[in-house]
Amino acid sequence: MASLRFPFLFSQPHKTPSSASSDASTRSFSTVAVALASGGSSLAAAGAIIAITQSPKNPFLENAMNFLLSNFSPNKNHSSPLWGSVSLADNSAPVTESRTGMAFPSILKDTQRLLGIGLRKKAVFGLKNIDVYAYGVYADDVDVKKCLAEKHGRHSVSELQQKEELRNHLMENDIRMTVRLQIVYGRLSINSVRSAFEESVGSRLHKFGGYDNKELLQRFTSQFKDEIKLPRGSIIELSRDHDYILHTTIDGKEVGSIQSKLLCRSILDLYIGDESFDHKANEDVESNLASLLHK
Ligand SMILES: CCCCCCCCCCCC(=O)O
Repeated sequence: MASLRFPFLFSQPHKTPSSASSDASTRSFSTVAVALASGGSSLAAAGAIIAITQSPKNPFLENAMNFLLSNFSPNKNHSSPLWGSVSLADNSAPVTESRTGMAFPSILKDTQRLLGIGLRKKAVFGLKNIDVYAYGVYADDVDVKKCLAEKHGRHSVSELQQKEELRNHLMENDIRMTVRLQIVYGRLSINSVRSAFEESVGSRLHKFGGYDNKELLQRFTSQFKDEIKLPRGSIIELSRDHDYILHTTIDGKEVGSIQSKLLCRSILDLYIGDESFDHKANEDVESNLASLLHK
């Protein structure tokens, strides 16, 4: 059963809520508590839904909703949060990307911890924005502490949470990391993946390398061979190992590895750089890194 102690937080608001909104959430939560006390679990869940709809960004209510759904729903085997962007329930419960329903393990490769989740959207023919994939950003606990604690460890958690510098150091240093892409769009062709990477990684190679990196880009994109199929739910992992080796894995099978600090930096920039695909992932990573450094 999911615990209510949350060591990691996802997308908590930076500002302290005003007293008016705190009052509103206290009132809303009482609705849930009363319903629960009267023994009606579906009534409680309904109350929580109404309360959250009225204060959709309130993390307290989100946690309450997840608690109710995981403890009082007919299927008590839910292991992941079901509502909104919430914190990790404990060190092993998966975390769900709320807009797509994609669940991410909270630990990868035994030592890499989930720090943030984002969503990659893309406009098709300049019109409709489609959800292409959800992504999770992971970093190795020990490497993070070793590389970042000396410089940032003396700052308090609240000071650190404002620091985008922390995120930049994560990308720059020799810290093992993984970006896990979980495909949402069911009609993705490998051609479109190759050309999207050409465009997005190409622009970052240019930004950080400042010279023509066609050969490096070609080595990376050629890993995505024509015969690869990517139905909804497929998983692409881009993992930076020590000495800046980038391993690319599709559905658990390694399709190539390339040693390049520039390539690793460029890939990470897509997901947690200043102009990342989803700024929510940046915020998650900043606040969870800050907590990790103070554990
Ligand atoms: C019709 C949808 C086309 C979208 C293709 C994106 C495929 C994934 C590419 C990964 C790199 C990126 O997100 O830029």
